[in-house]
Amino acid sequence: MSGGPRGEDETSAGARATDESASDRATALEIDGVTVDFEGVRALADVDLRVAEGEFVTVIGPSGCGKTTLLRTVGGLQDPTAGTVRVGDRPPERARQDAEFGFVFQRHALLPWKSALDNVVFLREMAGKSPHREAARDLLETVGLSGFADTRPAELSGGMRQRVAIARALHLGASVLLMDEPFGELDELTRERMGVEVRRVWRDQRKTVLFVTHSVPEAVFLADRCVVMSDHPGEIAGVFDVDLPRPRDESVYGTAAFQQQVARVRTALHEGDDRR
Ligand SMILES: Nc1ncnc2c1ncn2[C@@H]1O[C@H](COP(=O)(O)OP(=O)(O)OP(=O)(O)O)[C@@H](O)[C@H]1O
Repeated sequence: MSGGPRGEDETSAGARATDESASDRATALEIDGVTVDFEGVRALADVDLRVAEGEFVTVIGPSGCGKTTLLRTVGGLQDPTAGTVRVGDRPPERARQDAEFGFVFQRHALLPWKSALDNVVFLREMAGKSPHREAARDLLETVGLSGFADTRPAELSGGMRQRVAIARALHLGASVLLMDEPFGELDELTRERMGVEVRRVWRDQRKTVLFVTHSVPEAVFLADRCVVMSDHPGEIAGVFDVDLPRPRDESVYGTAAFQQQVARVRTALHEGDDRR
């Protein structure tokens, strides 16, 4: 990552976020009694969650507990069987049409015939926005790919392709980022650096983020709040405020406060597991 990892900007959005608690802010996402059934499988059962504007919420839970289904339902890609989702004052399908969402899924869907840079600007062009190619180049640098703007996806590693997908979602300028294990293919060091970068961009751009991960340390490091889910059916087992210093950089991983928060979330995950 060129220039090395940077922490969040303490002077601007960082200071605002510490002054203003999430409960004072407008609601960005309202998930109310959402149940999703697939043939014979209840993927989500009566899920309630409110996410404030500019809040970073992580979601963790065992495989198959409905995390992806939750993200898809919020993003208007899956209809709930019961309950409602509101994105600000709109239903999710409408918010999706208005390009309010930046999606980063486990499998990036890059266009193989386009360069990394052209992939980053593509969604903006599709949404009828100006491409802002220089800003796209800056984002490629942010995700550690400054020398790869003209490279096609086939010549990039899986982790590098995923970083292009992250830059593309950030570049769209959407107000809500829905991220489904976006760092899953990255090595641990890159993962931690990307976590710092995503938090920095989030603070600069005041995004609302719903971020699914399998990694407890990642769920804690990134979050304002961490949602722990249990499975069969997928339910919210607990929601934890993450009380860690802001700005947050890699040094947080070594602190006792961080280890305590990780232990709390891990315990909640195991309690959910024991109920099975
Ligand atoms: N399109 C579908 N048709 C039928 N069943 C589905 C469909 N999508 C998901 N499911 C089922 O719903 C449940 C929740 O799946 P989901 O992918 O949301 O879980 P997850 O927590 O994201 O899993 P993982 O961590 O492994 O990615 C699972 O039992 C899954 O098999």
